[in-house]
Amino acid sequence: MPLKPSAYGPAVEAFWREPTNSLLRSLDTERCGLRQQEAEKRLALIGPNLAEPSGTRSILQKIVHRLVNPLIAILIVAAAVSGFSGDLASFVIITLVVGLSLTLDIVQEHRAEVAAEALRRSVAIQADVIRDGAIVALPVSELVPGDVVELRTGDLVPADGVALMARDFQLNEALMTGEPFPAAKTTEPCATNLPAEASNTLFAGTSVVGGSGVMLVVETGRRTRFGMISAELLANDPPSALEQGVQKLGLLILKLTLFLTLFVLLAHLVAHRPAVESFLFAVALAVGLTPELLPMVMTVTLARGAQRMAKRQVIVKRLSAIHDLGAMDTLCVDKTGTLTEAKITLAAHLDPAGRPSDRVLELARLNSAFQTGIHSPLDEALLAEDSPPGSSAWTRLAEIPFDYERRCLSVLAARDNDRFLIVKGAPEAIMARAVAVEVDGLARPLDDSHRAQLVRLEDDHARQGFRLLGVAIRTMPPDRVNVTTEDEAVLTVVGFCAFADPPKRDAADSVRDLRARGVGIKVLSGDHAAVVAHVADAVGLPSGRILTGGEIADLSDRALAAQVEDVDLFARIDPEQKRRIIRALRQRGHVVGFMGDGVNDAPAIHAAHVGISVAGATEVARAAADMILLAPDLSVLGAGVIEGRRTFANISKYVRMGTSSNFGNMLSMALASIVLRSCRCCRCRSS
Ligand SMILES: Nc1ncnc2c1ncn2[C@@H]1O[C@H](COP(=O)(O)OP(=O)(O)OP(=O)(O)O)[C@@H](O)[C@H]1O
Ligand SMILES: [Mg+2]
Repeated sequence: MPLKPSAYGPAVEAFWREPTNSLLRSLDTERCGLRQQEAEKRLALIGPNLAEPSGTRSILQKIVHRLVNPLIAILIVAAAVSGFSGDLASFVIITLVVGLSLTLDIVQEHRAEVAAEALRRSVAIQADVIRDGAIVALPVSELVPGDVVELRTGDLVPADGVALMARDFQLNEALMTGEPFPAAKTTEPCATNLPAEASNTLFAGTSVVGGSGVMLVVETGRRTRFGMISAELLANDPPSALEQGVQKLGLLILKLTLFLTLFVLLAHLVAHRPAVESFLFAVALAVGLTPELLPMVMTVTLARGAQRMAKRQVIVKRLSAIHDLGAMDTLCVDKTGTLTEAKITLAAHLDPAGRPSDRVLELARLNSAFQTGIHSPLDEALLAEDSPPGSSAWTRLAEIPFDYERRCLSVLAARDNDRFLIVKGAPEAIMARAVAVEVDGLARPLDDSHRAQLVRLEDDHARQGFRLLGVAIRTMPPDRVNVTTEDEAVLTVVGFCAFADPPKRDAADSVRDLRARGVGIKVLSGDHAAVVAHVADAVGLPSGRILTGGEIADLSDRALAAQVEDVDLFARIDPEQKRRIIRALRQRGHVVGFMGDGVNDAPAIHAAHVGISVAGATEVARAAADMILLAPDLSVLGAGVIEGRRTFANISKYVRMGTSSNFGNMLSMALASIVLRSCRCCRCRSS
């Protein structure tokens, strides 16, 4: 295959087809990674591993960016006209004013950027890289082709590359392929030309949802597939509400200026004044009208806002998000970890008849202990229980990681010569895959009366706010060493685990505070409707109408947009539906915030005007967020809204004060120039 040199040189297009050893050779690296010195050399040569072009522009770019601003453009035209017409004094003065304003602006922006960058760095995503033979945690921006990186569940894949080691390695590639189910990764090179089919390839921006692996970095930065997409996305990124407002204001001032200048010019010409002098006067008026310090006022005010938020333990990754937070009128939140403490405890383990059962605990705990995927608080609650006697006789063989479509998690486990698939998950997901139920140690067919009994058991617990997980088992052939989602069928329900998850102490106060400030709250949860209603009740949200994922699946985007206004609680919704709800709200003209912590929340965080995440969230959620709360304290949201509004108020104060007084002054100057001159002429003529 012809090699296509990358910026670094040795990497190849369709690199997944290369045998691993030849790829290692062409990247001039080894399985034990690069030497630090060599990595630094490569970093200097090819630049940082950033998918988006670096947020900080060069000085020249900054100047050009400002020159295209209509407000500055007016001044430059004025300077040019003065210069050409020989009015040197005006030319020098205007050029000086523009130069001073630009310098001040750029210096202030630079300072603000340095401060914001330091804050951003404190929440930067890191990768475990092997350098000089040892594992070090480095910011992903420092990765170079040839690096060897260790990946675990919940990690974001930091660059494009191939798997050198894979252990039940499952990736969510929805970002690349739109496929919500996890894709299993192996170390074997593939013959395919299509990246989506390359089972040994890991793409930047996808996330690990199960198992672990080691990756060889082949392409970094904008040469990754994600880098190419994100450059495109960035180009098509709609301007934020603040940017739109400032653009509109600039155009309005431009129109006013044109109008006033033309008006004055015309009036002067009608009065037979010298044309050049009149024109210069009109241009001077235009200069007086422009609020030339606006760009600087905006950057500095937003940066100050970010620093004040940092004191409250909120890291602002995108400055204009502060304004969006102030403008936000709807905040959507995930339930666990945002409204609740996420300190989940196991409250009961019951057989299908509702009696305490140690077998249920033993199987559920084995499932949690053997899975290597994302450790949810539910798994942690199970692992916090003492392991029942006999657990040590089990060994782990394989697993099917949890995903939000199936809503269940399976492990293949062996005891003596027997193999079992142990499944736990949302009760509906378990029952949909079950054909039998274990009663007093005996498997019975899962008939309608048993189903009704199980549903009643779940509803009773959910109404009291307990989350329920179903537990089921299936005997597998003794030679089975691997399992797929197709094996999650003909299960036997063993029972349920009930979990308690109390609401955060300050949740009710924060919800009241936000609502008093005109911010409506909606809960978007993957949990059972009755549990969502219970938590909503506890934090003081109306728990009236609930829309479920099943119902949303049948709604078109337009029908959903018509419903989202009146519904505050959404239950059993999957990640894509979370995003659809955010989009529907945006379409209805709302400024929407979304706060969440899981892999499943990332699409919605991204889709919202203000994406908010928390310190303990998964990398994927933190990477998608505009703001990260470092303290588990919801009251900062109310404070953030005030901060956003104050920032906006400061900017509009400057604009209003600046433009209204400028406009008043210039208008009176214009009128005076016409009227006074006319009077003088009259007097001259009469004398
Ligand atoms: N580790 C797990 N093992 C088995 N089932 C799980 C696991 N984690 C979650 N589930 C099931 O999937 C459902 C949805 O997951 P989860 O509650 O995390 O979604 P969510 O949208 O983040 O909800 P929340 O609003 O509560 O944070 C859960 O109610 C539970 O039934
Ligand atoms: Mg969650």
